[in-house]
Amino acid sequence: MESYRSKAMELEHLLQTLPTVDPSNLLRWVLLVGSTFAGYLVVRHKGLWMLEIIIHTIVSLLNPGVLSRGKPISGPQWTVPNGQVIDKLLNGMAKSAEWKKYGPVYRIWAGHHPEIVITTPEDLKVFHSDSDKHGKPRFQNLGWFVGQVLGRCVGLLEGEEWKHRRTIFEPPFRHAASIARMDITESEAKKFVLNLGQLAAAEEVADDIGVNSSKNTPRKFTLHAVSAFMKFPFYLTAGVVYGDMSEAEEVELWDLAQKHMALLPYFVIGGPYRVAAGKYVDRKAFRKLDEFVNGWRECHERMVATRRAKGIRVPLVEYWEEYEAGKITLDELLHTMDEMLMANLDVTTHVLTWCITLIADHEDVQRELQEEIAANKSNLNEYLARNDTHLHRCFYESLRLRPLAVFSIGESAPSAKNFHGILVKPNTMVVVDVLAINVRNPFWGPDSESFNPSRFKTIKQSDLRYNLTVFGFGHRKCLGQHFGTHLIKAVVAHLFDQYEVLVTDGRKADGDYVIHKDSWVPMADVRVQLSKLSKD
Ligand code: HEM
Repeated sequence: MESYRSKAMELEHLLQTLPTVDPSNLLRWVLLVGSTFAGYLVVRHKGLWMLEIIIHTIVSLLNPGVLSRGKPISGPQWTVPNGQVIDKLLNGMAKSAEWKKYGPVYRIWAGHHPEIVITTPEDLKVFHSDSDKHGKPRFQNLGWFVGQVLGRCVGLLEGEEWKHRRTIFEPPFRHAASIARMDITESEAKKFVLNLGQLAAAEEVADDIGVNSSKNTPRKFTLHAVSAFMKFPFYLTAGVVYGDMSEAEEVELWDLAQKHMALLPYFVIGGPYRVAAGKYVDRKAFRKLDEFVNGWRECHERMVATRRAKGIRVPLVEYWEEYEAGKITLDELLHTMDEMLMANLDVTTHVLTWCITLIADHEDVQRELQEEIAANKSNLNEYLARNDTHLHRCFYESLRLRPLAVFSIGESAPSAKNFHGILVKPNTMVVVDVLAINVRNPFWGPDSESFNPSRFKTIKQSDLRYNLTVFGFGHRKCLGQHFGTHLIKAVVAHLFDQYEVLVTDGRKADGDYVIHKDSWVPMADVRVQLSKLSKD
């Protein structure tokens, strides 16, 4: 692994850094070539850690991300293979705690790109004073491989292009559209929860201790939360854009989801995966990429054709017409579908399973929720749409404590930003430490780490603006926020209406939860026990 890592690093350095240097700047060239050669000699004789120091020095000289007339910035040293990308994306919780020693504003690296981390509501406000003009760095500073799958998705576009594409993709997810779909969302959630017993049977009902005499459904069973709840948000979201799907389409979509998951490691490793020429280094990985990209395109071509043949107009067909009319590109269409479904698969599973886990682990919260649901059974759709309920507060509290990304998706401002005296250069990527805002922030008081949904009862919405981040900031809010909220609350409501839920497995010695290993978001790797509530 070490030799692979250094190989990846060297390649990244040579292939990626060189072409971006301005050839007119002789000093930079001399520095780069000299340091690269010195790096080669040192790595042969002194090992990796010296090489990291050298790379750190080079990238800091090439682009420190801050202006020299402001205060100096600190931060972790550049590390092999890709700066802090792996730590930031896959180990965010631990790194957020570790890196706070660098102060309220610090710098990390994504390949050779500097990224500035801000941690306070004050700096968040400064950064978002011109959020309508913010840009998104190309491919989120992750490189070419990611770009082939998501590079042109609406979430990574900027300026007028972003505004235009957003108006095309947004209609089925607007608030009114999501409310209009509430009947479907609610009834599908109900059906899904009623089938959980069958799912458990398929997953080996290890501790089934009773059988419902009328339907032969286990009254008590355990489930692996991530595996059990993953498909529901996936297929429900797919239904919004594709309409009714055949069984074969569902199978194909799930198969593509597995292929997409297998690409994840290459999104973050860097090195050869940052450039198209990387295919000469790892042909197998690039073949996997081609297989997914082609499969994804063909699957959409087929779905459009079958719907058109039946005369069915679903959002996919409308998006396709925009593509045929030349208003969007095929990549923009397919990458945005990927963002909504594939990249989002882990996101919605994360949100749903944390909400269930945290409610299950707080008996009083669970009891209050069950009482509230029982009192609203006759007007469930209206109840799910409200945001002044205990259910909604549970949802928000779980998003507060367990954000899907500890370090937010980065943005850049067109002007220099002054964060605590540190002057960040225009167009430099800024990311927010979401845990610093949502949890460590003094705004949340001494019990900020506890799961206490009732805290939202007394907080004014306007006070949350820079003290809580759940669906993004400023102008770049989540496109699926209304629908996502409704679908999560619908499953949670039906689950706790039917079952007493208990977390039985997935805790570490320190009481915290085990985190799922195969995902790019920190999902709880827990098992939950569901015991049917007896209803008279
Ligand atoms: C309930 C769970 C969800 C949460 C917590 C969530 C959260 C987020 C966050 C934090 C962002 C980043 C905003 C930024 O750029 O700063 C985002 C963007 C986005 N989300 Fe979601 N999301 C959820 C569900 C969904 C669903 C169900 C969809 C399906 C349509 C979706 C589609 C998108 C898209 C397309 C973007 C990019 C928006 C843009 O930049 O215009 N999300 N989401």
